Amino acid sequence: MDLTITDVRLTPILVADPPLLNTQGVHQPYTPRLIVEVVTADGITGVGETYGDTKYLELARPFAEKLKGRQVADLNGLFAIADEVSVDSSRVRNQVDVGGLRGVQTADKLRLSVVSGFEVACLDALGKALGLPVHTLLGGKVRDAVEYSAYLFYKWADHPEGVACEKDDWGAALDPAGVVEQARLFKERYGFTSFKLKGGVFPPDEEIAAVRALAEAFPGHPLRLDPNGAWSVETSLKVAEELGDVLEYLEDPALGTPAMAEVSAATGVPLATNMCVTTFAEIKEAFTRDAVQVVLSDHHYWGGLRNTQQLAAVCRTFGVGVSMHSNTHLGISLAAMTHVAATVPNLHHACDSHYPWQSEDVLGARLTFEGGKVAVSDAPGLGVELDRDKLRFLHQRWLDDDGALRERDDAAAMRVAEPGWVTPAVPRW
Ligand SMILES: O=C([O-])C(=O)C[C@H](O)[C@@H](O)C(=O)[O-]
Ligand SMILES: [Mg+2]
Repeated sequence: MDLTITDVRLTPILVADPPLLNTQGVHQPYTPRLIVEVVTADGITGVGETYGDTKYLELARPFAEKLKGRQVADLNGLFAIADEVSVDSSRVRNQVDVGGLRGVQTADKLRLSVVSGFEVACLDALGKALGLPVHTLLGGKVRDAVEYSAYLFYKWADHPEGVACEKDDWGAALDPAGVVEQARLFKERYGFTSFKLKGGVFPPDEEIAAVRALAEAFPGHPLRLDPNGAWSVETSLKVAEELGDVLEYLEDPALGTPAMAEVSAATGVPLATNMCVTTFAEIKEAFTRDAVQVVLSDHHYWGGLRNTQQLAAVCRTFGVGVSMHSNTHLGISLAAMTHVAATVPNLHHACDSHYPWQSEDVLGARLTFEGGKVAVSDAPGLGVELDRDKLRFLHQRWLDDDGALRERDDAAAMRVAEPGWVTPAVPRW
């Protein structure tokens, strides 16, 4: 068996995304992703997926060159290669990731976001070569299915008029009744039993009313609200007080570890984050100040599946919960998330996934949710098949784009509907 990497293919794509609202603005009609393929001397291809904005592509290209001739099993070597790729200082000067939705932007985090796509592709190829599923390569599954939560968003029925887009059949959700209706559809279509509402869009009282409506419609089901740091400490505490009896956790109510620590000290409602702890360097302060009770990992920017396991181990050590964050992603990433989640013993909260919002994919057969869960595949590698026609189609869309959609920018997408829109100052409420 020759596990030497002889070829690496990088395919940037644009995938359809519905008009989902968040505190920064609205999702673009198409969003960038990067599909990674590594090919071994024996002709085995492994696939991976990660963020696809230019700042990632410009690191992925030199990284891919350095990979050729190396062994697909040399996963630790990926981090050493990443350190050799230089990051333009303009990418990280006073920068936050996606306006802060994904926390800080550091050179290391950018590199890790690229490493993760390659790590998953290498694990897929290695698994296929050895006839073993990725979860076995990660030490073995401790569960046969991974639970996900319904990721509810306030949304418009359509993207603004005149904007090229794909239609979706979810309808609008702009008030409590709309949110409950969307939750019903999620339950009906996928069987989800826990619900997360993306908040920070409307004044807190409206979002409190929406969560109350969810609690009435789905009594006893775990609920979460995530305003992406849009609230002051005072507002966060008011929401915690009003929704404490129905929330599983409150996600990033206020921005930054000091504010989260203040909220945490004054409420019994657990706080989760994918904003103030998104790198290993941020763990010490947040954990010693008891600022968060649940860390939402994202294997893309934490540096892959094995780093996610390491994060889970650190969380376990400190008695902090762990679960998974999600951005717009396709089936390769859902498969990767499912494999690693299957190996984490201390995963006690349903993971987030945007996948139901993605009508397009690069896989031949989409992954499915049964009763809100994705079955853990025992097929070699990730257990997914790339569909080259679909990949070509989505890549062509990326090629045809004039560059406007190649960077995720929710505020710019909002300006199409509201020309004066600027990202609101924080705290917004
Ligand atoms: O849990 C989160 O904060 C996210 O998933 C961040 C995302 O960027 C979300 O806000 C979105 O897609 O609008
Ligand atoms: Mg969040």
